[in-house]
Amino acid sequence: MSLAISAKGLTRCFGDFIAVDRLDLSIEEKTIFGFLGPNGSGKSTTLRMLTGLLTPSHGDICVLGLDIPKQSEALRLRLGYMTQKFSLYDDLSIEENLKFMAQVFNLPGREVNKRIDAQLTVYGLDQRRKRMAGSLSGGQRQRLALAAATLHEPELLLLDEPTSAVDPENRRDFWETLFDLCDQGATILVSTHYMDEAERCHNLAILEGGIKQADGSPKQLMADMQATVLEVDGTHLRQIREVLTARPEILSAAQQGARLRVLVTNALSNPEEWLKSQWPDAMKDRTIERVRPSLEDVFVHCTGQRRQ
Ligand SMILES: Nc1ncnc2c1ncn2[C@@H]1O[C@H](COP(=O)(O)OP(=O)(O)OP(=O)(O)O)[C@@H](O)[C@H]1O
Repeated sequence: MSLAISAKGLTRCFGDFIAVDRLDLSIEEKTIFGFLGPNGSGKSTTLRMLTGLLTPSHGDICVLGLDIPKQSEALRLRLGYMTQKFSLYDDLSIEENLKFMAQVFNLPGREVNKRIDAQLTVYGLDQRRKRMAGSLSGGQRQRLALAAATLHEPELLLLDEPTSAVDPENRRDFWETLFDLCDQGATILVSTHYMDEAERCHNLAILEGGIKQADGSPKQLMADMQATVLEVDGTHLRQIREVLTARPEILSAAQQGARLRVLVTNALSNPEEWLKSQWPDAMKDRTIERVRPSLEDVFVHCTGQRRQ
């Protein structure tokens, strides 16, 4: 196993506030690794430290064999970075934006047009090459941003919540492109707060309050969850939820259509019977079924969020 990124004890403080707290990371090359976490959990701050743009308060970072931030200049041309904000020029056309990026990445003159044409085709922008970037839809802007970030064929792509402004169809297409890039040999690190996106990653880390709460493959995280998931059917589920969540043994309860999804601590050996014995009237005539955990259950469990 070769690592594209490894970090040890990575920490970043802003004054007294610890935005990222002693984070260890091992990211295998040619895989898609996800950072899953709520707003403010430290995802962007971590990505910025890995690019070398932000200096850590403590810790060691090695990216593509380089010591970061010391060797960030050598990393710059091997890295593609897409930030949350659209970082291209609204008053330049699609083609002009890519030409500008070609200069930033020092692409040799004879290759520039060929490379831009190839990107315009891959990202479905060739018919619109003269359009101003400022007039593009959310999906088109995002495709242009990815075309720009990959123009120089980087070995590593860091994507900070790249799909927050696009519709589900464009998100799906975007992920297909990420898998193509990964198949071609790129390592991709992507931050998201969408569960379905996190589930597509080979491995992921769940962050909250700047601390890594868990990491592993989605499958492994679901298998390792230290809680049982039950589904309870019937009526008046909102009232039942209120009663259940008052007890510490119930980690969370969330209504999903005609069912209540309940996370119960693993400390109980027979949680179905326990529910029936604690609330004999409320549980009468209801089906209580044990189901497989989802990544959302893992997330709720790890981050201690009581989802409603
Ligand atoms: N330059 C800064 N000065 C002070 N605090 C900062 C700075 N940058 C980030 N923070 C704080 O650090 C915490 C983590 O922010 P960060 O942007 O890394 O989170 P995030 O997980 O990427 O969230 P989001 O999805 O909202 O971008 C937040 O509380 C944020 O306010």
